[in-house]
Amino acid sequence: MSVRGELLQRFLDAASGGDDETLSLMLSQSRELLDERGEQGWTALMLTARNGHYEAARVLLTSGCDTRVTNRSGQTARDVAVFWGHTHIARLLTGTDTQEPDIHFNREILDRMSDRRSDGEWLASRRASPETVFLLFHALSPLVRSGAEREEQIELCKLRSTAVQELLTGSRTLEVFLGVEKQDDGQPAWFALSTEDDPSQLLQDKDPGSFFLQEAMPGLLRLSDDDAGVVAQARSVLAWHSRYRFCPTCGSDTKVEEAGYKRTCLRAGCRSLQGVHNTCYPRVDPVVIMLVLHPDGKQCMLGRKKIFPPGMFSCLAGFVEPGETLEAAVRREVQEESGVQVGSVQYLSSQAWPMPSCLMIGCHCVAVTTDIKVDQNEIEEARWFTRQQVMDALVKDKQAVFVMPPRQAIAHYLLKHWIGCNANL
Ligand SMILES: NC(=O)C1=CN([C@@H]2O[C@H](COP(=O)(O)OP(=O)(O)OC[C@H]3O[C@@H](n4cnc5c(N)ncnc54)[C@H](OP(=O)(O)O)[C@@H]3O)[C@@H](O)[C@H]2O)C=CC1
Ligand SMILES: [Mg+2]
Ligand SMILES: [Mg+2]
Ligand SMILES: [Mg+2]
Ligand SMILES: [Zn+2]
Repeated sequence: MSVRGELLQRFLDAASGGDDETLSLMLSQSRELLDERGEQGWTALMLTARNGHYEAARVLLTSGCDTRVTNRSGQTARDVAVFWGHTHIARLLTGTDTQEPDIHFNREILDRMSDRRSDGEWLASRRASPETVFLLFHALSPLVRSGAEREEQIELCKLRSTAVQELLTGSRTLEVFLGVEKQDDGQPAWFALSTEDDPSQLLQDKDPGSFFLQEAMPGLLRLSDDDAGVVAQARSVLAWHSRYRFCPTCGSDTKVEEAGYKRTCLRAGCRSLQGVHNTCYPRVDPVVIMLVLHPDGKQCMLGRKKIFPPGMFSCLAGFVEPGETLEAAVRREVQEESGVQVGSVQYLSSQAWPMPSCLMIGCHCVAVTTDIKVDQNEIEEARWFTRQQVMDALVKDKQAVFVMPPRQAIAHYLLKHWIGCNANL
């Protein structure tokens, strides 16, 4: 085999084996390998699609390979992926697989392992393990300390079982099993403990530098993305417990089950014990949040609430009402808050928002009317802004006419997505 032939074979073998590092390295030296066919008429992309190597397929795609090339049977790489059942690669190759944005509160470092929630023996062994992490909450505030890396950052205090012994056995503590670490081979388990005891006493014992975070907003925005993801889960579940102590159907006492994921009514015969009983499980409130685009495509509408920091404008948002689709909720909330009529609605991405337990459903939508008449109860002011004005606000230019919502809010992402900016600003 010629040197060139050997090189191509190595490249195709790397694709077959999903060796994305070798692919990148070889492409940096000989880019022409990208769309070359081997003896069987297959390109590297087809081989990654055949064997289900997602990352390797991404490397080839981002290097600019041609997805239209066909093999001798007339199949594209996408056809190969569909045939072998690798639908995630087929989606990637159709271009519909946009990466989910890494928005604050969304990162999941834990595998929730819901199948273990009713396994008492397993939970007891995790509780006793010296590797296990316990997060402490009081009145829905996590125990934190100042961040090691940056001054404005705070981090969760990750306590060990020895530090929380009395709390674990105390009757005034509520425990929620959060999951096990995905990244660690030992897979340490994490629990959230909510205590009603006076925190001042507790703090002295546990960690002298620690404190319970005072305000959820903007306090929780100062957590790292890893910590914020865990808090989104823990705080939402604890908030549900704090509001649903009694059975919502009959008012009787309830008992906590499934490691903090269920409250069951203690009154025999209660309706909540039969059929679909969604009063027993933690609640999530869907909220639509939308960037309203002007019919000319060159402007977007943003509004400001009185409570916003000076100069800040953000996307309109509102709770989804019962019996309503997301699209209808977007149209209704925009109409209520700004008087503008909306046509098409496109879902983009979502964000967990644990104040107390919202799911922000982020959309872009297109207005069919442009006159603004704000609902003064909700919104102080709403205006159309040009792309350039959004860009200026994003880079905090001194000409900026408004202040962007913070990086941690999905509103920020919806704006960035509109101006086609992917940089981490
Ligand atoms: N992550 C992000 O980027 C953003 C997040 N948000 C979050 O989205 C949530 C909703 O946005 P918002 O504009 O306030 O919503 P709405 O526009 O629906 O207005 C909320 C008001 O409507 C009433 N209301 C109606 N239905 C409900 C319900 N199911 N639950 C609670 N209140 C209801 C309440 O009035 P009353 O108080 O008189 O009872 C409340 O003050 C907020 O909690 C906010 O924190 C908002 C914007 C940006
Ligand atoms: Mg509203
Ligand atoms: Mg609103
Ligand atoms: Mg509303
Ligand atoms: Zn009941």
